[in-house]
Amino acid sequence: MAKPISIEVWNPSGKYRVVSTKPMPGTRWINLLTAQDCRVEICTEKKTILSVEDILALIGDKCDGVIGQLTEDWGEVLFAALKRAGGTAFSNMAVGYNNVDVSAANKYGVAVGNTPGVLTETTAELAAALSLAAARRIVEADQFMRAGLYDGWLPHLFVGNLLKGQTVGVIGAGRIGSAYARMMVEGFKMNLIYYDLYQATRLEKFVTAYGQFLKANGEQPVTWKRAATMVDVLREADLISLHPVLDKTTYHLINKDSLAIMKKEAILVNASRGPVIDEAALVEHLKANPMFRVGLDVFEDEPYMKPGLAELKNAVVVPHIASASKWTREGMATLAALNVLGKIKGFPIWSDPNQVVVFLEEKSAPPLACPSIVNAKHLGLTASKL
Ligand SMILES: NC(=O)C1=CN([C@@H]2O[C@H](COP(=O)(O)OP(=O)(O)OC[C@H]3O[C@@H](n4cnc5c(N)ncnc54)[C@H](O)[C@@H]3O)[C@@H](O)[C@H]2O)C=CC1
Ligand SMILES: O=C(O)C(=O)CO
Repeated sequence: MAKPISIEVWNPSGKYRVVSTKPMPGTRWINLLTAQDCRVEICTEKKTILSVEDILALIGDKCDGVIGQLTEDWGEVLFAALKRAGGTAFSNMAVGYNNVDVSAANKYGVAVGNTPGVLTETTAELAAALSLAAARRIVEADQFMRAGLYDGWLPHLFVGNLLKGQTVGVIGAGRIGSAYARMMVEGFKMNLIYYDLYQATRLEKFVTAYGQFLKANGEQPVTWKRAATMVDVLREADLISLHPVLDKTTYHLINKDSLAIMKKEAILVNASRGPVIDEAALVEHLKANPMFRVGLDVFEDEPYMKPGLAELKNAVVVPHIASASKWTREGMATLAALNVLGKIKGFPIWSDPNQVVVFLEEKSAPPLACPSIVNAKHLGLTASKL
């Protein structure tokens, strides 16, 4: 039996019991739930990652829906417990849901929500920040200054890579990958090569139009290429950023062999999921190739780093903060709450999970719909006509 867990309760007399496994930013998500007759229970336990046992204790005997986090293991045990407690709804407060066993949720008839769109630009901006930090050795130079080592300008001091005119490679050109590509092409006039299972038509049109604009203004036009294989991206790009989903096709996509194909002075950025890179192989590659640099937001065994990574000057590392802007985190909380609320109330599923901004307008009531349910089709949930 798990020990009692500390919780904060809102609207104790609410008819529907909704549990959030973590306090989430903002209060709009709480207000939206309590206004629709929900009793909201927020776990305030001082423990970063809740175990399955902790969450079982939170679900208890009666629970209509749960808002959970990407650090939690949502599988057979939890979905069975949620179903026993009368629950029909779960939402990750994240767009990625590789921590969720969707087949188990299907088996117990539980809807699985995620939070697309609201974090696209914020995450792409962090990938851009890591790209620049790695290219221009910002962290190394900052540490050098703070250590009092700067004793005057020198021609060789912290020389890095110029991005302009070089090639940016994007692996996984979905929402975030495409937003990142646009930032690097438009902001730094980089040429684009991308690899995805699907064609990124809008991205291609954007780069074509921007290239024409540059040409019309007497500047070197930017170009794009959709690579037939990931190997083409690895071979040609000077800077590569990873933005695919994590599944069995992308697990260790970057490994010893793929690293060996990349340019010796390339930059690799990962703000997708840690296991997309074989991190032990990356550490060896960074040691052997001091001019190869990485910017990492995610790690294979979070919260840990593989031995040796922390000591390497050619790695910039940050703790999974790519979606951490105030607007985005509050919006993620709102979308997750509305996914759970919508399923409890029997609302339809929003017609386009890429267009969710309408749910985030502070001044107006959100549509009566679930913003994004990944197993809606499987559960036979109806789509909104709104
Ligand atoms: N570091 C962080 O804080 C954040 C990380 N993420 C991660 O980023 C991922 C992508 O998010 P979105 O762009 O919103 O999703 P998305 O679904 O729009 O894009 C993912 C893209 O990956 C592509 N893809 C799938 N398998 C592939 C493969 N084998 N090779 C190449 N491409 C492949 C898909 O076709 C799709 O275009 C999320 O699943 C999540 O894991 C998302 C937000 C924040
Ligand atoms: O949304 C996600 O998938 C994250 O990793 C956190 O924003």
